[in-house]
Amino acid sequence: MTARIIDGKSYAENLRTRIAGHVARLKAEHGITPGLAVVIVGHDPASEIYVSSKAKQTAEVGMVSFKYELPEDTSEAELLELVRRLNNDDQVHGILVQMPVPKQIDPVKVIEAIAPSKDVDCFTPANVGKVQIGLPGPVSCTPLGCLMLLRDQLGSLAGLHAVIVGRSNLVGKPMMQLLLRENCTITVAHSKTRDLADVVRRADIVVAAVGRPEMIKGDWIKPGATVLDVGVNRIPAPERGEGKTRLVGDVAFAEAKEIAGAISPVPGGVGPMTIACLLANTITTASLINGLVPPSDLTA
Ligand SMILES: NC(=O)C1=CN([C@@H]2O[C@H](COP(=O)(O)OP(=O)(O)OC[C@H]3O[C@@H](n4cnc5c(N)ncnc54)[C@H](OP(=O)(O)O)[C@@H]3O)[C@@H](O)[C@H]2O)C=CC1
Ligand SMILES: Nc1nc(=O)c2c([nH]1)NC[C@@H]1CN(c3ccc(C(=O)N[C@@H](CCC(=O)O)C(=O)O)cc3)C=[N+]21
Repeated sequence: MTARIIDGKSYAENLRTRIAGHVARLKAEHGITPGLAVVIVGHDPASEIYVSSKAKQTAEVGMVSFKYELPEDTSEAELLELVRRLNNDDQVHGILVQMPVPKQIDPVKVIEAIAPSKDVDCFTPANVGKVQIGLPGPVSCTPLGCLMLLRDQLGSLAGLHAVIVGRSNLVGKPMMQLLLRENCTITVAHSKTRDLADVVRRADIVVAAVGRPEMIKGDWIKPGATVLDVGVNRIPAPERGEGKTRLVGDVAFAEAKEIAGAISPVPGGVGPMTIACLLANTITTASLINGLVPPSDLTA
């Protein structure tokens, strides 16, 4: 039997409708218009697509979008100065600095400069700590989106064995925290993991966040497992014409969908959820900055 396809694109559309409702309420009842500032340094073409769809979706839900495109040779001091200005701007409730930044800039300094109250990526130590002990605040966007999709597919996750492949601060580690909170049993695999195929075969839930095209094969998947593919890899697609490319995930989708119970595609799976969760986090920070309780349907 072939797997159910997890339609992150339509789940994200639905989530944005709910977000628009919360924006309207914040405006009408409290006079607050949530504002999101996105900063991109340099000209990574993939990041540029991602940044413009964020700006468009931010406006569509009724929030204000501030976009800063800085040249590739921007100094660390200039970027830190912009972040400080955004920290002090009352119209801005969320700040996202697109990673990676060019090599003359230390990403740790950038993260440390962002006011935790406006840290919609959940990169700062204060917010990472809050997630760990279950306090309200922004939650890493991609793991939050994955959690929403998993709850929608499976209901309770209690007792399920989740294997997370990848241990980045952006995806793998916060995913581990959220799934632990859901009472999953967790295995986190990485580049030093031995017998990765056998580890993945034990998973009721697989979250693939590696960045290697179609590395996770169909026969690594336990029959009926739920598979979330976070990887976004651009590979050559000569069948589409010379110089053309296409996007694939970290999971060999065609094989895995014959074995999994449910699987998210790339594109149209986890990616759209990441952007919707960024907007959800902006509602959360705008609420907390103004002393309001954030909506419970937008967080972990
Ligand atoms: N859809 C979305 O919304 C998003 C997609 N992404 C995509 O997800 C992917 C992962 O992103 P990110 O977490 O930032 O990536 P990183 O490069 O920061 O981390 C990759 C992780 O994969 C592990 N890894 C690398 N090679 C192997 C291997 N052969 N076997 C097992 N583990 C391995 C690394 O292990 P080690 O720690 O040992 O080096 C590391 O922990 C990328 O394709 C990225 O583009 C990222 C964010 C959002
Ligand atoms: N500070 C910071 N925060 C991030 O969250 C962050 C970042 N930097 N740097 C880069 C990664 C990557 N990332 C993606 C988000 C959405 C899609 C997405 O929407 N993808 C579409 C396809 C888009 C396309 O066609 O190119 C999809 O999967 O359907 C992809 C990748 C967020 N990241």
